Amino acid sequence: MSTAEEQTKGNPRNGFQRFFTNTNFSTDEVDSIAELINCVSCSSEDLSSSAANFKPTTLSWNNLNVYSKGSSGFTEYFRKPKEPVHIIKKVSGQAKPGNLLAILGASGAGKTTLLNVLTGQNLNKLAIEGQVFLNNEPITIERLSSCSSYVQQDDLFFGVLTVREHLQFQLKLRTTFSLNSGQINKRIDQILEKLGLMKVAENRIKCGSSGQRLSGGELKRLSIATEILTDPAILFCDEPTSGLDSFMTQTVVSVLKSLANEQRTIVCTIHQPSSEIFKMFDKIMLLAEGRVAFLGTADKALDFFSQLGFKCPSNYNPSDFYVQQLSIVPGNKEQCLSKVNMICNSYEASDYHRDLRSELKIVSEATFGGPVKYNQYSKPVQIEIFSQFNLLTHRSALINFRDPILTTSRIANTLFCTLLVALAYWGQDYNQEGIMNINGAIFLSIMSGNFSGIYMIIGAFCNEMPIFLREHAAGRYRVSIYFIAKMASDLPYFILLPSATWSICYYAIGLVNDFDTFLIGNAVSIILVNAAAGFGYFISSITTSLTVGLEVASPLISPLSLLGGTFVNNRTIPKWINWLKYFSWFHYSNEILTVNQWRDVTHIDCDFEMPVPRSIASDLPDVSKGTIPTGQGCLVNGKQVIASVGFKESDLKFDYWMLIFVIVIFRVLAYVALRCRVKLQR
Ligand SMILES: Nc1ncnc2c1ncn2[C@@H]1O[C@H](COP(=O)(O)OP(=O)(O)OP(=O)(O)O)[C@@H](O)[C@H]1O
Repeated sequence: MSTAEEQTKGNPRNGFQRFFTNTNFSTDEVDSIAELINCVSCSSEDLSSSAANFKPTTLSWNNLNVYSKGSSGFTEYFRKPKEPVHIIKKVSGQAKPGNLLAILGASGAGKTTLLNVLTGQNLNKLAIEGQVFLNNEPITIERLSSCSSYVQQDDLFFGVLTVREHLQFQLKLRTTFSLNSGQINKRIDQILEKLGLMKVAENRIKCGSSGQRLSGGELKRLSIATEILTDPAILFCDEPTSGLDSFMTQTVVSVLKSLANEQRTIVCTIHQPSSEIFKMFDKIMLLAEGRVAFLGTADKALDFFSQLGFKCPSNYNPSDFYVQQLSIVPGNKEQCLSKVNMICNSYEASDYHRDLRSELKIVSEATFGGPVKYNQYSKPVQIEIFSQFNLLTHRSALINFRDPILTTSRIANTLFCTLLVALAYWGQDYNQEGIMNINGAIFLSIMSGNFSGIYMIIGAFCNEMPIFLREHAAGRYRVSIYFIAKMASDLPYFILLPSATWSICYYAIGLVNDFDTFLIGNAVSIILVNAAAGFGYFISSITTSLTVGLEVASPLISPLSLLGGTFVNNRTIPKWINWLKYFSWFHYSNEILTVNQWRDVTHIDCDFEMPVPRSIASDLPDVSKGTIPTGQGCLVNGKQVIASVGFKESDLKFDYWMLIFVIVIFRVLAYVALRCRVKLQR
């Protein structure tokens, strides 16, 4: 009986196996079913009990070859075709339950690429050959995600959540059965206790305003806590100690070691571990130029290198020694490459490799084998979509509410702009000066609503994009549900804020005193800000960072606002740019609000002499001494005002439809862009 089988014997999951072996299922099918239901269907009692509830799992990989894909498709017409790079070369290995396996090597040796292949992440630019097995079963994304978790290098969190809230969200998102709050908190307490995070459980992860935040080591332990919430049998960690001091590094590796001692399989890549840390690894895998230079225990590595004539001095850090031996030193490339090849060839001819190959042979002969197939399998098991929606909306709403940039500044910005408009245009009279002022006030309120809508979305959405991409890559939820939840949690702001703005401005400026006019203006303000928000979603979805988002948005908004009907009179827009106004939601909302304001105004005072430019004065019959006399040449009713700015009442229906269209189209485009992004990243 293999070690893994022995360890499995005492495991509660064996109940499933006994059940299935009493039916007509084959042993392999039973194993595979047990694996699939490994963490997905373990009962709520299992998960909240302190005992580990996973089936110990051996991860094996055989003859892996990984190539970068050469340039293809559209780009190849413009660029010189790139030759595929052979990144990982015939790499085989095994990680067993109870072992902490560290993958070491110089920069560029292929550590991250190997980890990506084993975790099924970021594979879109790679072509993979070879086999990967989980307990003698060829790997699939479903099987892998049901029994493993991946602690990535960057610790990405929503800083305004507390440690407990973050873990509660992640646990609910990852368990398909329902847990009551007592069970959730019990499970979280166990994990916090295990990782020494109990004292920061109620702290916010990072709170900008108070300066409170978790330390680097606590953040890394929180990342590990997040990934072991559902008791995975395999834990992958990419550079778990990068950026940490030696004490923090020791703490984090001790945590990994204790997880391995619970019969988990731990695989990590690591840079320059100290001698103390190095001793904690059960096995090391040395990579050089995409090949395996050694796989086995640290003691055996010393023997192996000594036999080749590379003896590690006793006062030397062994990991530094190996990395040095396997590095390609600039200026001495040929010699270093031949040394690396000699070491890798010697390893391939050694008993260490022969033993590994015979174990892998048993694995591959026991199964139907085949190349690594990540993409053709369905997605990992997820919780049902309504629960996804509830959780994501709740988290987003909490973040919106707590984040001072999202709430305080949203409200303060809106209030400031509103007060500015209200005070600057206070109590307008219906005379010739008032026409210009009222039209200006309407357009200014449109502009401020737009900018706050667009920049608030870009600011928030771009910042949370990396978290979304990571959570989606791990198969936690659907893009559509995430996006709908995001919009739903933003919606209250995009109803209340424009509504408040319009109400204040309406009464302060003294717009037409009619309830219908007020309501229509209010509705249009809300629609307008939502159209602008749609544009913000779209820009955030196509750009890679907040800075790029802001850089892209500004030049696109300028021409659209220019054609809104206030900066350039609608009747005098040059033909070559006139078509652009059909994309301008500024134009549609300005036309509706202007018509809404003026159409029922029957009298506008005209009590001054209107100056006329000298160039046209001689052509006008009523001009005397350069002016049109009082009461003539004025706009005397609302319909004339509407006509003077080039708007038409008959266009209103079209304007409403176009505003709705803008709201929908930018959201659809944003959704498509998000889907493309997650596809590209896969
Ligand atoms: N998609 C790709 N296309 C071309 N070359 C690639 C691609 N991905 C990785 N490489 C190359 O493969 C080699 C291994 O990269 P990898 O990131 O796996 O190394 P690493 O050992 O993790 O390095 P580091 O420790 O510096 O992170 C590098 O030379 C890298 O430039």
